[in-house]
Amino acid sequence: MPVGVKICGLTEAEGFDACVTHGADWVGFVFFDRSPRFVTPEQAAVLSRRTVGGPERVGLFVEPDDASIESTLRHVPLDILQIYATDERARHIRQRFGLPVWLSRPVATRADLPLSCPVERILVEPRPPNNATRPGGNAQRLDWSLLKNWQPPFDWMLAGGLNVDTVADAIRTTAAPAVDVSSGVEKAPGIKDPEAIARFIAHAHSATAR
Ligand SMILES: O=C(O)c1ccccc1N[C@@H]1O[C@H](COP(=O)(O)O)[C@@H](O)[C@H]1O
Repeated sequence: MPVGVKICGLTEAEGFDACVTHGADWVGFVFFDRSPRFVTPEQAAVLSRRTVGGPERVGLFVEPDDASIESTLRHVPLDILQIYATDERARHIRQRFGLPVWLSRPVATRADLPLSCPVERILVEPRPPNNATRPGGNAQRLDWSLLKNWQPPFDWMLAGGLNVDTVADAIRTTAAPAVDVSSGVEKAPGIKDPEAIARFIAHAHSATAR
């Protein structure tokens, strides 16, 4: 089965269309206003309507309250909610909105690797730097060797500092079933590079996990 690919932080039509054309499995909209990739629900809806079907739409929320998710969903239909929150909040959100939830887990040491998944999928990401203004999307790479021989009995995805040149190696080293990228396929903060999106997806699909 080919590795799943999520392109996160779409803000404009060219990037969104490249994800559709080149077969991304998921596109992410960042509803966190301290990100250079922030979009309003209305902007996400306009992008999403550029195609029927295509990649599943993932909404990214950082410690959201129920009201903000609810008002976002009124504007843009989302297939998946990607959440930065506690396990308890993630379970609640899944129950409350009836959508699959992906939960971010910051990892700095092997002891940080989760043993179980309270929702549909865990996103394994590097722990953000102390001075970071956001919990992800920092182009910061995880030490992939921490994930060697880690074979969790739940769905997961590798994120953090991936790019066209590193994604195949990352998949071979970690056996990640899916990968997520934002900064690594941008030509400027918040603006995607369609050519990099095409190459990232091709390189991910060509990689054979260990
Ligand atoms: O992309 C953002 O700006 C962002 C903001 C807040 C939380 C998470 C964010 N991005 C997520 O982090 C991964 C990795 O990003 P990168 O490739 O290292 O830039 C990204 O795919 C998003 O899921």
